[in-house]
Amino acid sequence: MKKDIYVVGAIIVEDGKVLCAQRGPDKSLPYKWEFPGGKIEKGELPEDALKREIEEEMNCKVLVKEKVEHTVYEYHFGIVHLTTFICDLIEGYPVLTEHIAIKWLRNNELASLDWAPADIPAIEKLSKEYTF
Ligand SMILES: Nc1nc2c([nH]c(=O)n2[C@H]2C[C@H](O)[C@@H](COP(=O)(O)OP(=O)(O)OP(=O)(O)O)O2)c(=O)[nH]1
Repeated sequence: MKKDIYVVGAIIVEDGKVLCAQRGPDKSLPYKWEFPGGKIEKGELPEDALKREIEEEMNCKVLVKEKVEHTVYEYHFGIVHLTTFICDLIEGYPVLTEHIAIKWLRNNELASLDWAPADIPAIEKLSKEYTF
């Protein structure tokens, strides 16, 4: 049985652009693009996990707003249950710590990156249904 991994991702929108982050070479899914975030801890609400992860990883604070997409994707290392939320920056500005690159893209540019497979449904939804 593969392990279930519950993950939250932040779609941080600022000035009509979305923050995209690139995973490093030594991680699972090397060099793939993702939304900053991480694993939900036991007993934690998804929104609280997301605020915590963004503070740890990007050194800034976000307001978690509406849910965009929930995807279940089976990787070789486990089954990722990814939930993404629109977020506003409320304190500080995202900085590179764990990722090797970040980009701010308009939603019609998002599909140009090589995203982690679990993120594709969210990317499609953002491109089709959202205007920032
Ligand atoms: N943070 C984040 N993780 C994602 C996204 N899409 C996606 O498939 N994932 C996967 C990558 C990881 O396997 C898992 C998130 O765990 P994590 O953020 O703690 O990743 P990590 O590399 O530090 O952990 P690990 O896999 O090395 O144990 O979910 C996404 O958009 N954001």
